[in-house]
Parts: sequence; C-alpha cells; structure tokens
Amino acid sequence: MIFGRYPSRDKQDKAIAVSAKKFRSAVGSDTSNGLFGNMALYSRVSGSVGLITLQNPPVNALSAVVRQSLIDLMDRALSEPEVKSVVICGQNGKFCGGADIKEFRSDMTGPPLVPMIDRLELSSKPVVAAIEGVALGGGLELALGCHYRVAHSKTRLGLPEVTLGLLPGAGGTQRLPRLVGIPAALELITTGRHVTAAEALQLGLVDFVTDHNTIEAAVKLALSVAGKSLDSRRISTCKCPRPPYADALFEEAMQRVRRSARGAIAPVACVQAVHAAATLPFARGMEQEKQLMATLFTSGQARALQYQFFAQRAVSRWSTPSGARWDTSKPRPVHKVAVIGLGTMGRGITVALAQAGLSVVAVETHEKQLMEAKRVVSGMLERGAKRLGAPPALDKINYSCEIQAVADVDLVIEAVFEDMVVKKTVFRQLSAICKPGTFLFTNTSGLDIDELAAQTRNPELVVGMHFFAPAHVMKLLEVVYGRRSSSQAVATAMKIGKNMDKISVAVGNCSGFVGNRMLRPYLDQAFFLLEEGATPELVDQALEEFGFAMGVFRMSDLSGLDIGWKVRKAKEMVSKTHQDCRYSPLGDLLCERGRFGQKTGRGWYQYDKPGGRVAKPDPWLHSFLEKYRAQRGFVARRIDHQEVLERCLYALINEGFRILEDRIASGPEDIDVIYVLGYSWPRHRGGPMFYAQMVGLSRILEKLEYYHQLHLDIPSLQPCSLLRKLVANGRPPIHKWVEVIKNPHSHL
Ligand SMILES: CCCCCCCCCCCCCC(=O)CC(=O)SCCNC(=O)CCNC(=O)[C@H](O)C(C)(C)COP(=O)(O)OP(=O)(O)OC[C@H]1O[C@@H](n2cnc3c(N)ncnc32)[C@H](O)[C@@H]1OP(=O)(O)O
Ligand SMILES: NC(=O)C1=CN([C@@H]2O[C@H](COP(=O)(O)OP(=O)(O)OC[C@H]3O[C@@H](n4cnc5c(N)ncnc54)[C@H](O)[C@@H]3O)[C@@H](O)[C@H]2O)C=CC1
Repeated sequence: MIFGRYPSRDKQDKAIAVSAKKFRSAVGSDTSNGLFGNMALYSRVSGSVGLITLQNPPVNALSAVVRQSLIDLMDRALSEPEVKSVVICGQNGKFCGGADIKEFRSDMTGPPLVPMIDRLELSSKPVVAAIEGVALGGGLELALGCHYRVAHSKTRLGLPEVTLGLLPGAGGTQRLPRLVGIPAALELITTGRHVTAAEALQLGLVDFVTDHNTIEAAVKLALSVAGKSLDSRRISTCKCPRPPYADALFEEAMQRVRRSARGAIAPVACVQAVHAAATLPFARGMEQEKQLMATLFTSGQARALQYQFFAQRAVSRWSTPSGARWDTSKPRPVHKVAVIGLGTMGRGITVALAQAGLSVVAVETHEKQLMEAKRVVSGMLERGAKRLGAPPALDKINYSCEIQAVADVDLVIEAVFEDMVVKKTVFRQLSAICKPGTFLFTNTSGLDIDELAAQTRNPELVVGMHFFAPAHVMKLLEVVYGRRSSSQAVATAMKIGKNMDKISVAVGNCSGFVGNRMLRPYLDQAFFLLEEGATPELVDQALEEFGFAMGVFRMSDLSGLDIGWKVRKAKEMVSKTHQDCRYSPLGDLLCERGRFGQKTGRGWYQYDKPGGRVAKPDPWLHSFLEKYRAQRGFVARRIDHQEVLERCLYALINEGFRILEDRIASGPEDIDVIYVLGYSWPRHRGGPMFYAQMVGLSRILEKLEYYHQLHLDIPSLQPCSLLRKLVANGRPPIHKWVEVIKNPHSHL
C-alpha cells in the first residue's frame, strides 16, 4: 500500500543480537563465493556447512528477489559435495518477518513460496533454521520447512496472517498442527498471537533455545546431524495428531471465532484450514489451504487489514500544515513527568508512564482522593507486572497533594475535570510553578488547546495528549498541536507516546479533535433515528452486524449518559432553542430522569441492578419514545438496517472529509487509525475513510444528498465540498486524496 507520506527511515537495528557477519568472521568462513543475487548471502562455515543469510532490511521479508536468491543458494549448497548441511539465518538479528506485504497488491511475480518450502523440506542435506528476532508468517513457515529449528531466547514467533485478513498460506496451516498439535495450532493461527522462544520450545515449535550465539548453535547442530536420516524431520510426512475430542475442539473454535470475529472471514477460514490438516493427507490439505487463501487474498477485508497495517506505521511520519515534520523535529529527553488529577484517566496515564520507566509525580487535590488513587494505581501496576512476570514499578511514583511538587519535572500531563475554568486555573498555576521549558500537556477530550496555551508564559510548550480509556490499555493517543505549539513539543509528545507503546496520531486543534468531532454527527443520527421510529435495539443490531463490538446505545450505557450531558450543558446546547438545525434532547431527557446507563441500572436499556452488565430491552423506554414522538409531531415509520448504517456512518464519514479539508488530519490514514484503535471501528473494514473508498465516493455523495434533501435541518448530512471535489476528480484512490486536498485545482 502506498501512502502520500514520507518514506520511512531505514530502520536497521544494528544493535540486535548476534549477527551472521560477526559469526562468520569468528569461525573464519569462506566467503570467496560472494553474493548470490542481492537479497541473500551464501558462505561456507566450519568447512561443511552452507550458511544462507537473508538480507532484506528492515525485517528480511520474503520478497520475490529473496525467494529467488534462496532457491539459487539452496541449489548451490546441495550441489557442493563438501557441504553436508545447511543453516538459514537472517541479517541483523532478524530471521524473517514473513512474506513482503507490499507485494500483495502487485502482480506477485517471482517464484512462489509453497514449492520453494516444499523443495527445502525435500532436501537430502539437513537444513537448520537459526532463528533470531522474529520468525513471523512466511518466515515461520520457512522455518517449518527446515528440518531443525534453533531459536535465540529473545525471539518472537507466530503466524499473524489472520491479522492481515489471510491465513498462513505457505503450508503453515498444514505443518503447524502436525508439529504442535491441533489445540495449540488452532489457537496460534486463529489469533495470530506471537509466542516467546520459551513457549515455542514448550510447544515443540523449536528444537533448541539459546541465550548465546544462535548461528553458532545452529551450525553446531548442523554439523552433528549431517548424514543422518531426515525421515522423521520432514513435518509434511508426519501424521497430524488427532485427539479424541477433535470434533468438539473444532466446533468450539468455530463458535469462538464467529463470536469474536464480528464478520471477519479470515479467522473462519483459518479454522477450516486446520480442520483440513486434521482430516486430510498433506497434499489434499495443501489444496484446501490454497483454495481458502485465494478467496481471502482477493477479499476487501484483506485489503482493509493490510491498509491498516501500513497506516498504523505511516502515522508516525507526521506533519503539520505549518511545515513541522517528524524527520526535522527533535524530541527533548524527558525523565520526570507529573500527572495532575488522578481520576479515571489520570490513574491510567500514571500507570502507563511508570510502566514506560518514567518517574512520575502524581497530584490530587485532597489526601483522601490521593490515597484512593494510590491504592488503585498500585493494584493496576501489580496486576500488570504479574502478567509480565516483572516487578511492579511502584517506586517510580511519588504521590502529592501539593501542586508545588511538580516544580522540577520535565513534562506535565493535566487530567483534571473537563471544565475550561478549572483547567485554565491549573495551567496558570503550572506556568508559574514549573521550571522554565517544562512541557504542559493536557488530556482534554475536546477543549480548545489554544485557549489553555494562552494561560501560560510559553504557549509553544502546550500540546494536547488525548488518551483513551483505559489509558494504560488503549493503544491510541491523539497528539493535538495548537496554533503556537512548537514542533519540539509535538515531537516530544509523539516520542513519549511511543515509549508508552502507543500509536500516536498528530492532529490539529478543533472542538473534539478528530475522533470526538466525527462522533457527534454519528450520535446525532442515532438519536434522530429514534425520533423517527427506530428503537435502540434496532440501531445497535445494525451497527453490531456491521462489525462494531457494541452499538451506539449499548456503548453509551456503558460509558455513562451523564458524560455527554455535561458536555452538552457546558456548551449550552441543552438550554438553547434550536431553530435552524435539528437537535434531539432525548439523551438529556433520560439524564434528567436519572437514567445514566449501566451505573444507575437504567439507560437506553435496563439492567438487573446498578452496575449490571447485561442490557435488556426496556418497555418503559419504548413507551417513553412513543409519547415523545406523539408530543413532538413525529410519525414513527419503518426504519431498516441499511438506513441506520447510511445515516450514522455516512454522516460520520462526511465529517471525516471536512476534517481533511480543514487540514485537522494530514491524511485519511490518520482518521482510520484513530477510528480503529480508539472507537472500535471494525478493523476488517479498514476505517471510515477506507470504507468510504470501498463503498464508492459517488454512492456516499449520492446518499448524503438524498438524506440531506429529506432533512434540510441536519447540516451534517450536507455533503462536504472535498467529497464533491474528489468525485468530480474521478474518485481517485485513497492514497491520492491528499493531492486533491493540497491542490484545490488538482485534476490529479
Ligand atoms: C487469484 C489470486 C490467488 C492468490 C493466491 C495467493 C497465494 C499467495 C501465497 C502467498 C503465501 C504467503 C503466505 C505468507 O507467508 C503470508 C505472510 O507471511 S504475511 C506476513 C506475515 N508477517 C507479518 O504479519 C509481520 C508483520 N510485521 C510485523 O509484525 C512487524 O513489522 C515486526 C514484528 C516484524 C517488526 O516490528 P518493528 O520492529 O516494530 O518494526 P515495524 O513494524 O515498524 O516495521 C518496520 C518496517 O518494516 C515494514 N514491514 C514489516 N514487516 C513487513 C512485511 N512482512 N512485509 C513488508 N514490510 C514489512 C513495516 O511496514 C515498516 O515499514 P514502514 O515503511 O514504516 O511501513
Ligand atoms: N473519562 C474518559 O473516558 C476520558 C476523559 N478524558 C479527559 O480526561 C480528563 C479527566 O477525565 P476523568 O479522568 O474522566 O475525570 P475524573 O472526574 O474521573 O477525574 C478528575 C480528577 O481530577 C481531580 N482534580 C480536579 N481538579 C484538580 C486540581 N486542581 N488538581 C489536582 N487534581 C484535580 C479530581 O479530584 C478528580 O479525581 C478530562 O479532561 C476528560 O475530558 C479524555 C479521554 C477519555
């Protein structure tokens, strides 16, 4: 997938593990034979071992040239009488990150992977995989074609194809169950989970694990197995162990993936392929794998998931309309951070910072809140540490009720109430107390960053750092630059996000930023649909069938109706008369009756008790809606799923186009990453802007025009001019939209 972004830096990780080069010089290898092709290196070590090193930075992906080189070099090793065994490794401490995903959208030239791995397995000389760093996807399938596998203890192994909308189509679905058994293979292939070397050893996926020089260990093994029979080492010839409860296992796995995949087809195909391994001879299983792969490979879901893969990496190459950029802006080192306000968000942020190894000063207003926060934060850290088998970072945090305690920190993250007056006071205090140069970041979910910056002596140090709840779990961070934010402040926020293992997206300052701004028209449409005759159940069912984990009303019950109510009251939307544009007070009316959702046991649904989790349709709510419609002159009509999706999703997408037009997001991939990671937009649909491309921009435009004509009092349904322009420009593919945005006269 190509993006209108800057190319990434060459990320060769020179520090990783033990390189093949080092080993070759240590054992005095014969490299006189030099390079074969330009993506793999051949040399002879210890006299009789042919060493093939994959060379395709940054992850030694199996591009066409690499595959060809591997075939040529294997032929060479087999033809040299002095060579008795072969070791395959990867350059720079990375065995192989799998097939080259970029090739999937091209013509896929070059030798195919499946016969290449089959030939490798058939080799008369033993082949040992020396696995360092990663062995993922096609990389692990290559290793499964080898006769032995030696891994470094820090290696991660896995078959993550399902996360790209595919299955391990180079024999992985057939060899893995034969090697590790059906239960483990099903779990690994349907989830795409990476395993550590220790777990791989336990599963029987690798034969040896070393803490030392992997290639040395592999060569030693290669020397010791030279000339021995390979009959039992060719996985394809082994019978797949089939436990007596296998049928139940497959049934359970199928139910699990159907439940959790929410319409994604790859996990289902993965179960079917492993089933083939369990029931068919290898060759027929491979046929089945091929057929299933062909269906997945050409599906829109695979395209969407691969787009997300690259989009999540592309967002790190940020830029702003004023010209600040990721590659010309240097972050400042940060060692000590303060968090102000230890409520829901402040606690999670404190945990994320401490887990990233930063010293934290955590500040609350009163001793009671402080102690409660300390108890909760410590519990979160302890549970996290237990999962990782590491000590909890409790000593990283100092708690205080005195805001003066932040005087010497490098950076502050403010997470007090979402109230401009309160936040302004805090920013004035911080500006007076903190040492010069301290970055002042805010976790506001939509207030004006410039207004907060204006309270400080150095507005260039102020940036929004919008976390998502729970802050120590959710991967997404919106980094919001204001009019005067310095590029160094933005770069520092992006860097801190990376240190916390977040995916950060730099966005401009506007009400609600990207995510919450797009949510507004989506929520409005859901309310309007209730007014026109829908029920919360109908709307939620349509959205859940589309792939959302939860429909809008179930989600609203979970997060609390009062949160939106407070925001609407603060914006004086509740008390205002709305003459020009339609406003639904339904949410406000529920809140006025104390129906805040799960926490009060009543909301858009009913629950068995306050805090209950199981949403049931509520007859009270239905009759309330009927009375409401009667009083306000709405005539209930039949609303179908298609209308729900078109009204809710197209209104949200339309706002996305406005955001692009306003240059709040620098490209559609920013929006799509935010929606997939922050708002549970179904990943296999790529994100709202990718989905718009899949549906067709003309259709979105046509439908918005249609609904806007029916509802002239809903401005968010009026198609945005960028959408019109893109359609007028011949509906360019998504990676070309930025050209149209940047050049208003573009005809591409
Ligand atoms: C009618 C048609 C019929 C068709 C039939 C089709 C038959 C086709 C048969 C093909 C059979 C092939 C089956 C197969 O083998 C499938 C695969 O192998 S799919 C790939 C599986 N591998 C992965 O999913 C791994 C993806 N990568 C990662 O998870 C991480 O990158 C990794 C853990 C390796 C490293 O992480 P990190 O150090 O954090 O670096 P980055 O993630 O930032 O990556 C750095 C850089 O590298 C790019 N990259 C990574 N992996 C790949 C890859 N496999 N291919 C291409 N490029 C890759 C990544 O995008 C980054 O570059 P950017 O420029 O920043 O984007
Ligand atoms: N709750 C959510 O899901 C999300 C909230 N946010 C934003 O994060 C911020 C905090 O939200 P929540 O954690 O939900 O609020 P909260 O109400 O749970 O916590 C706010 C905390 O700040 C403390 N506080 C208030 N004034 C203070 C001061 N002057 N000094 C120190 N502490 C002070 C309060 O005692 C309280 O514990 C808000 O700006 C909100 O919009 C952002 C993303 C998601």
